[in-house]
Amino acid sequence: MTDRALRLGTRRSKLAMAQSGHVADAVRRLTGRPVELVEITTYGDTSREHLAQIGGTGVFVTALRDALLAGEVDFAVHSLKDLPTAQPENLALAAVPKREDPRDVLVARDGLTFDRLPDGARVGTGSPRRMAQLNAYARDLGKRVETVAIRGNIDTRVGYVEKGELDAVVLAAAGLNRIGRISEVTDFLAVDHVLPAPGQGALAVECPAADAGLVAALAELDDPHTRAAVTAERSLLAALEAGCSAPVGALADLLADQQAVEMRLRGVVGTTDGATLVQLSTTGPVPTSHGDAVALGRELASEMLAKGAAGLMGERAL
Ligand SMILES: NCc1[nH]cc(CCC(=O)O)c1CC(=O)O
Repeated sequence: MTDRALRLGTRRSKLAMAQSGHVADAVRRLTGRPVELVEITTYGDTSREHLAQIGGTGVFVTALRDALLAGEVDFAVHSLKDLPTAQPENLALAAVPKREDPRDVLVARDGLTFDRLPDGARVGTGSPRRMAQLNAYARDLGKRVETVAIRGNIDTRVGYVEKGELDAVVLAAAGLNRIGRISEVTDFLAVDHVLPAPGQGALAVECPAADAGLVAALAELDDPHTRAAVTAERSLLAALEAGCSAPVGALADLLADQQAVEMRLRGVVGTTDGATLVQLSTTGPVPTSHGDAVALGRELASEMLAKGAAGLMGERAL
């Protein structure tokens, strides 16, 4: 490696810039090399269509990957939950830094929590996973909410509540935190009620697989526990043959008792109306290899498929 600045390709959104800036600082610190941000526009940033209608997984990711493969930038940072589950062979997932809060949160008018939302409240989200679980959660509380399909960046989505067009919106805690708006959260949704998207709250640092020196340097940012957890979550998603717009939630975490530390993987799939959910968990030794983490996800997927999960995933959003 030379000492020229490393070029970090990034989307222009506030969230992407915050995430890239954070990783750029860490890379400067760990490698002592200068890092410059190179802005790249992606189709997902310019399209006004609903994500689920664009249909493909990874609309935010493709342009960054094209720039990596064209040698226009040296590495890129993605929200891990936006990455398709299949990793291209010519690109290395060089680091998965320590994950922050994986939960979904509510930003509601008047400081309302989910259990205090009035019957029939209008709750904005473009995600079939969130719709399915919010509708089921409301039903458990003896009421209904009207889930309203919205999209746009975080500021746009919170704006629906600020302008009084919706009672609440649901977003990822991690995104709000990274753009400095976490104080506006009115309810952190317990993962017992709403499981996050596989990989939510984690970042993916990617570079060309052929650049072995850079792969090794970026690996300094890797957090092995986060990597094992998100690998298990994404393996579940892949084994359910679901795309990023499918109503699949998953979260792996560590469970400690007197005897040992184990990894628990929870998963959910459901119809967007929340009428039917398949929600299961499995627990096993903390994975010590990529293959072990993949196996944990596959094991839970086969249990969920045996309980009818496949029949719930034909739906395409909204
Ligand atoms: N779907 C868009 C997206 N991709 C990553 C995040 C937030 C950051 C993260 O989950 O890591 C968001 C916004 C949201 O879901 O509220």
